[in-house]
Amino acid sequence: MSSEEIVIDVQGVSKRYEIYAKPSDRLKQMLASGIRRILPGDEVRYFREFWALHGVSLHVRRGECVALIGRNGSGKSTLLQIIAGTVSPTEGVASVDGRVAALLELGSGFNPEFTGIENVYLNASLLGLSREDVDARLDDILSFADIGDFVNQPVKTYSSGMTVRLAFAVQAQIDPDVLIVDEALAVGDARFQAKCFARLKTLRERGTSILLVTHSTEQVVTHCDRAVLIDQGQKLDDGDPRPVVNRYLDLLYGRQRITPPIREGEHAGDATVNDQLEHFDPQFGERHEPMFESRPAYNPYEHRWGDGGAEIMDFAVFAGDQAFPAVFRSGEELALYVRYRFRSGILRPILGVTLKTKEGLTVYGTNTEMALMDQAFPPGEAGRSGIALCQFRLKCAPGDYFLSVGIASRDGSGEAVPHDRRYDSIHLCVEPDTPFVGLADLGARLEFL
Ligand SMILES: Nc1ncnc2c1ncn2[C@@H]1O[C@H](COP(=O)(O)OP(=O)(O)OP(=O)(O)O)[C@@H](O)[C@H]1O
Repeated sequence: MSSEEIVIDVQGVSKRYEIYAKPSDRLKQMLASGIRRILPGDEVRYFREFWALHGVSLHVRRGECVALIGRNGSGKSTLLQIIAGTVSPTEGVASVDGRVAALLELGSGFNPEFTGIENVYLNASLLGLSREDVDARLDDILSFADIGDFVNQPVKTYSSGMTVRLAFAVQAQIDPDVLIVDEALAVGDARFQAKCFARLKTLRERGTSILLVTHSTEQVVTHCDRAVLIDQGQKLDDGDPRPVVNRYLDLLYGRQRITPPIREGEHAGDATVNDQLEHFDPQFGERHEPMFESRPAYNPYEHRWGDGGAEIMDFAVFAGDQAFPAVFRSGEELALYVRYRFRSGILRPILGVTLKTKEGLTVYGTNTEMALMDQAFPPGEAGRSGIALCQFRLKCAPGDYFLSVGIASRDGSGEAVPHDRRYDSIHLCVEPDTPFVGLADLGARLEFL
């Protein structure tokens, strides 16, 4: 078999569902269709059509790991089900070469009344394995699932995590030619996920092709050779994971990313801070209109408030000389430029920046009052504008983060007065560099003395 051999071949697949407003409409439709077969006449419809997929084509080669990504309801599961053969397409064809193992829904193929071990035999026989084959692999399957004595209990007593452990163990230990996983790994804990990805790597090395649905952009860039973006039932993109993930994030956060071309003769890291801005937008400091909302990485779901005494007008984020990179590498230096303007006189303005996880946990926050800045934030005069530059290393774990930026001051009693706070207004995606566990890279050094 050549490594270029196509094992999943999807050609022009569409799927139409019939949506009935009420159950009685389904019955009426059946009767009307029956009558029409005997007495041909005009077609009467008691349903509305919904096309979950429109003309999707996709190829997966032997040993490839491909991620299917897309927003909720975009058609990913429908496509996986068609490839796995559990749903038939309305139009087009999907063919798979070899033995297919699929983790489509929690405990698929499991009988809740049977014990874990009984289900292993049942599941494996559905996948074409003989009893002897299963006997030979049972220890590996049980040790991979690692759910102890629960294997002798009925599956209906399992937690969702235990069910997926056992289901994955069966599917992954039978050496399938094609393995299809629909978000199942999201249910397992982090250690189990890591074990699953290690197993997926071994399977790929042996030639198994993997098609994976996940909402984790880190899993896509870390483990997949390719990503396919599905939106509203259509294939929008197919290729190298990073740009496809970037396009997916654009869809999620509603903005197009623009990466300015690098000037000839320049290399990342050569640029001075002013070159960065000059390069990105020569008028960054001179514009009078707010540009914040038009920038890539802007999060339209930001939370903004303040009395309007100052305004945060614009921002730009850089890694080296790359503006608004699709993803930052963990540990990479980030430069954040913020253009602001005072609308009224503010004696001692305070500029603050906070980095939070997508769950809202603060990773780091500082402001011009807390930090010993090289330069003080000059007093705000009405009409004056300026640019602040904040640089720091993103020594945090892979994942999605949000930056908040704000300008405040203190009133006579020391209370903070927010002038313009833009919480969670900038979205950053961080991908792994040196592996570690946890939220922050503390840069441990390990020595043997
Ligand atoms: N049996 C069905 N009958 C009618 N509509 C369906 C059926 N199954 C799926 N759909 C619809 O088809 C669309 C695509 O669903 P699908 O489950 O494939 O999306 P998805 O990308 O996997 O979403 P998610 O990320 O939320 O799991 C959705 O709008 C869904 O409501």
